[in-house]
Amino acid sequence: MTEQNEKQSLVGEEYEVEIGPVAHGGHCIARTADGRVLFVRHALPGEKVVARVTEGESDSRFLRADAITVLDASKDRVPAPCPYAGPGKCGGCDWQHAKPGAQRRLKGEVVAEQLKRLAGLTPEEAGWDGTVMPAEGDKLPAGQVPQWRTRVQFAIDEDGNAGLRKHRSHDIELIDHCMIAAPGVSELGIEKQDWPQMASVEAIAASGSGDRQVVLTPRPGGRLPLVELDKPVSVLRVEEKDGGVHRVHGRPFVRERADGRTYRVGMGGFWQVHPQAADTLIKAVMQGLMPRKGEMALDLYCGVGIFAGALAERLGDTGAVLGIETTKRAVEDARHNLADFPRVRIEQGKVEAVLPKTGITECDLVVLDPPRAGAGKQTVRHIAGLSARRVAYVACDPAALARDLAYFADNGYKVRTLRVFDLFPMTHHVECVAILEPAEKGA
Ligand SMILES: C[S@@+](CC[C@H](N)C(=O)[O-])C[C@H]1O[C@@H](n2cnc3c(N)ncnc32)[C@H](O)[C@@H]1O
Repeated sequence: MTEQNEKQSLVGEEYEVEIGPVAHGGHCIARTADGRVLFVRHALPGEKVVARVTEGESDSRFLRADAITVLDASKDRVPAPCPYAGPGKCGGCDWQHAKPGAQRRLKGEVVAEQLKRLAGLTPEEAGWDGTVMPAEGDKLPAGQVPQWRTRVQFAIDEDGNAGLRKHRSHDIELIDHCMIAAPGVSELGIEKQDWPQMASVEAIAASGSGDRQVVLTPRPGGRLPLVELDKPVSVLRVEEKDGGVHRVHGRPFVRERADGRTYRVGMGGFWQVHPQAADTLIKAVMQGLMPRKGEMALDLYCGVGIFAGALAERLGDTGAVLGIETTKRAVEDARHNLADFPRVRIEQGKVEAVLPKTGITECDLVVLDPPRAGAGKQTVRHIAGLSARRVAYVACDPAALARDLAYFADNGYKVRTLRVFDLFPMTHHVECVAILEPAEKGA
């Protein structure tokens, strides 16, 4: 018998287990009687469930599983309001089965665990009271599902039907409505139409302006459909060869609002998905940095320029802001959006390559808002070398944040405050804003 034959798939095996703590990624940890670790979705800490294996082999110490039967339910459990949520169904929402308060508590536990394990920090040491706050002004009557997704990427099956991807799968859960989609997205009715020859259709409903956009990605060789939408909507197409985005009709951008300004976001550029996210984060960053007139600031990974704009507003005519962003289109948008600030400059390129070449050796304030991977050791070292009096780190991945906070500590910066926001209700995702300052003030 070959080694390969000895290894068997455990998919479909069932284990009765007690559910332990929540882990980074939205699943909970459980242990089987034979000493394996299960990462269980659709469960809550303290429950007893039957978990069915979804990934893993006979020689794996770690297996993925779904709770298919709840034997002893947590008091935090509710029936999932969405008919497409549950084992083997849509992969979009992890925690439809948890009360909103419990979702935030679980997110807080994950942040606390990552801080401890990767940065050696307790919540007190990070200046965090342990709470996870909803987005600014996000007040919902109990029992209602928040309709927060202003951008939804629908996957299209071979027959042209729209749905959402299943968890860790290319398979599609066909849907006729996404409960967490913003009203402007639902109004486009993407799920109700046929999309022959398309691979995916993204629907965007800008929250500040009412602009609507549909981004079509055809299958290889697929022709564009006639888009029949009874709303004024711009349509973009993603090029098969190079992933470039082209205008089909309407404006090649949507207009968003943040901190009282209008921002143009073109051709698939980054914008926070929750309608209150940009304002929530700007407020937390500005409260943490307390910019003063005449200061010099950096906005790293600046996208279309929201923090650069908010800083420029507060630093006045004698202040200056340098933004760095890798995506050419976002750089064009940032330059357009901030054209009324003569002392704002936006450089195009990767932060790790551009920042060392700027010749900047000192600045007063830094905002960094990197993608999920975080900034990394070299970039953190470079930022710490600029002797900023405060640094604001905006993070969508608490593990990457904690790793980078440890690098900041190695380079003489300590966390002064941490705030944690639930900008992605019903999912395990969470957003953090850490404010750092030199460990020895004046050093
Ligand atoms: C989380 S978004 C933040 C954008 C902006 N701060 C906002 O909130 O709208 C991260 C941005 O970093 C850009 N990016 C990713 N890797 C980068 C890198 N190595 N250097 C510079 N920008 C990068 C992405 O294109 C994206 O616009």
